[in-house]
Amino acid sequence: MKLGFIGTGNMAGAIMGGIIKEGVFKAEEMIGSDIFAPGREKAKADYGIHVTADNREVVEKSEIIILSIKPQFYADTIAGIKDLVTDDKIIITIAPGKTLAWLEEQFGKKVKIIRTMPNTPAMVGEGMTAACPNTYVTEEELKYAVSILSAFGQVEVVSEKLMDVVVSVSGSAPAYVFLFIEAMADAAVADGMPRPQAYKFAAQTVYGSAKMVMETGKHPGELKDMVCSPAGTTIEAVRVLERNGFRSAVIEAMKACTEISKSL
Ligand SMILES: NC(=O)C1=CN([C@@H]2O[C@H](COP(=O)(O)OP(=O)(O)OC[C@H]3O[C@@H](n4cnc5c(N)ncnc54)[C@H](O)[C@@H]3O)[C@@H](O)[C@H]2O)C=CC1
Ligand SMILES: O=C(O)[C@@H]1CCC=N1
Repeated sequence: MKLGFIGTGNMAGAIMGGIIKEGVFKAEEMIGSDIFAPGREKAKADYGIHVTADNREVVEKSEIIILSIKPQFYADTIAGIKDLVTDDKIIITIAPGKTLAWLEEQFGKKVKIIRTMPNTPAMVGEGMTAACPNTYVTEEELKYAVSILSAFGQVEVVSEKLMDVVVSVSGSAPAYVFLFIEAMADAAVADGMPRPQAYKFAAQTVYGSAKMVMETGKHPGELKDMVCSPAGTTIEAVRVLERNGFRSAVIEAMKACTEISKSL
């Protein structure tokens, strides 16, 4: 197997979906284990990968193993597989807060580890992933891993000290964007638009605005100013958002997110 997953929940599913959609690996080249039978059966039904209840089987059979379980289960799970992790395998972690130093200590031997933080837009090939290798990973191996991660979105290799910030600015961030889209749609519904149409208008607007930031290279403030006609509708909306502490709410929420990541 090329790729193994320990834990076949939401994030693993998003990665499997992106990898299959982009044709990086075939479903037959992937295997996943999950202690929860309906969880692994869902992965099999949705993506057609091999599944097992045995984490050790995944490690034995895979070149690269993604630890896609909650951070709280990392220590016990690593203890249960570490004797099978030989130095030709690469471990990819996706848990917030679990540092390379901590991970190396859990394995207690020379193991190639790439600490990453992906996000669920991976499912549609638009993920944002940060990656940070330990010293045992060669340049070539990092390139290979990045090429796999790139299949489902953008990847940046970052210094480990930025990994907690990455959690708040991309790992967890789809949740706040979805809240924003939902709130925009609720307002449109309140003003008479049918709900499915409201989601389309709100989501396409967020998508298009993000694309403008990415493609024009202009400062977001300048792009905002381009929408605000003098004495117009938009500046009124901006005034009310600012009065309600919109920016501050986002900043405070993200700082809280970063702190939790550090504490894990
Ligand atoms: N959901 C997201 O948007 C993102 C999640 N992550 C990280 O991905 C990891 C997984 O998160 P989710 O997919 O959201 O959680 P999840 O709860 O959807 O999936 C975790 C899966 O692991 C299984 N599991 C638990 N203990 C196990 C064990 N000992 N052996 C095998 N399987 C076991 C569970 O049954 C479950 O299916 C976490 O570390 C999370 O922080 C990272 C970035 C984004
Ligand atoms: O909520 C969480 O803890 C995970 C990490 C990033 C996104 N979801």
